[in-house]
Amino acid sequence: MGEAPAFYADNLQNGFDIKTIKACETSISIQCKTYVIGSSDDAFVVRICDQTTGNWVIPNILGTKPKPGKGYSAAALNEDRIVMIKKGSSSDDCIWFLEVDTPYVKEQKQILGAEVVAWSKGVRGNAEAPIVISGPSGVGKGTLISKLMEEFPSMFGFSVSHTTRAPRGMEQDGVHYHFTERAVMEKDIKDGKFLEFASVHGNLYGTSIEAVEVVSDSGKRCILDIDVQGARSVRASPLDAVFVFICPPSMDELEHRLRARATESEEQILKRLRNAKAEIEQGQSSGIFDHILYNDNLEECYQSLKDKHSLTSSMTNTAAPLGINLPEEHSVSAMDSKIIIKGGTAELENASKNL
Ligand SMILES: Nc1nc2c(ncn2[C@@H]2O[C@H](COP(=O)(O)OP(=O)(O)O)[C@@H](O)[C@H]2O)c(=O)[nH]1
Ligand SMILES: Nc1ncnc2c1ncn2[C@@H]1O[C@H](COP(=O)(O)OP(=O)(O)O)[C@@H](O)[C@H]1O
Repeated sequence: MGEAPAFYADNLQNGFDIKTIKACETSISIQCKTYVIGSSDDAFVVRICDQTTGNWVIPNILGTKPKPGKGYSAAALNEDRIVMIKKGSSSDDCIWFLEVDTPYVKEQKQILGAEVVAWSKGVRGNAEAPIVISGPSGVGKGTLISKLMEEFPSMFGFSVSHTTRAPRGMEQDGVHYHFTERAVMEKDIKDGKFLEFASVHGNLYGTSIEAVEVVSDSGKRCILDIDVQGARSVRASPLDAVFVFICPPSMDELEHRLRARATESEEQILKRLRNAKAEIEQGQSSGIFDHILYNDNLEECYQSLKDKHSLTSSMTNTAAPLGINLPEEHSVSAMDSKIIIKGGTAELENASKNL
């Protein structure tokens, strides 16, 4: 259980020099490690004490960090993460998780050969539903997905599709696509291994059931980059997903992006542009998509994808409270899968009920 304010850095034992941190800190023990989370002027800092050796480590911190603040409480959840609740913050900034031993963090520890923790932002509502992203070739789907995965590495995982098209220069088998022979893919489709498949721009593309399972088994939210036909199939399947269609600001701009990307032959570019018109029409009028975004300015579209029109709003219960105004005197604890905030004010009781 963590209390806010907890204790000051100067109170820490074990000879670890963290006196430079001015603001208060809170500490949480999970298994044989104590995680000390402190807020300096410009960031949250994390230190780990191994209780068996008494050694302190500064971990690699992945994910987007919460903005620093002084009022916050923390509690251990499921032995693999710490939930942190920030005082007086907006609803999309009040709950954060510091993952300390989740499958993602374990994997990163192995890759980096070092201690790792990862921040992820808490969301309320349907945070598990996969996200289907569709749009014409060159509109920026891949760019937006990369940004999302970069900012929230522990939250989102990409469903790696199969395709019969040839790899582009930088594309890696098993990372961007599973590049495969048509005969093999056709057999696997017959054998029921695919959730959906479609013929797009003259090649076969499909999402295997395994591709989606790999992501959900890792505890992440699955992102699918698939065409409109594929989106229609997923819509008709039992998979509950959020559907986002990305439109270009104009056909001229789409052509410009496709040519500037310089990954396709002239013949392929013309084919993709021809197909784009029908895709945009279907994307806008088929009723398949929950959200239609225009990718004119990349940053604005990315922001919309995250916040306003699609991901967070579809994940957020609109009846949820606007932030949680935690007073200085309160405590947070976790029991089963409930987070309990104790404080005493009516406002706090309401906030706690809504959590
Ligand atoms: N139905 C379906 N479409 C896919 C799948 N993977 C990719 N696509 C779509 O296939 C189209 C072509 O993809 P790609 O060759 O990578 O070119 P890009 O659109 O220019 O990035 C895009 O519309 C993708 O969304 C899949 O697994 N299933
Ligand atoms: N908003 C934007 N403004 C300008 N260029 C963009 C924008 N979004 C993406 N791009 C560029 O357009 C090209 C196509 O984007 P990409 O993500 O590959 O599209 P898709 O995956 O939909 O085929 C890339 O070179 C990318 O850098």
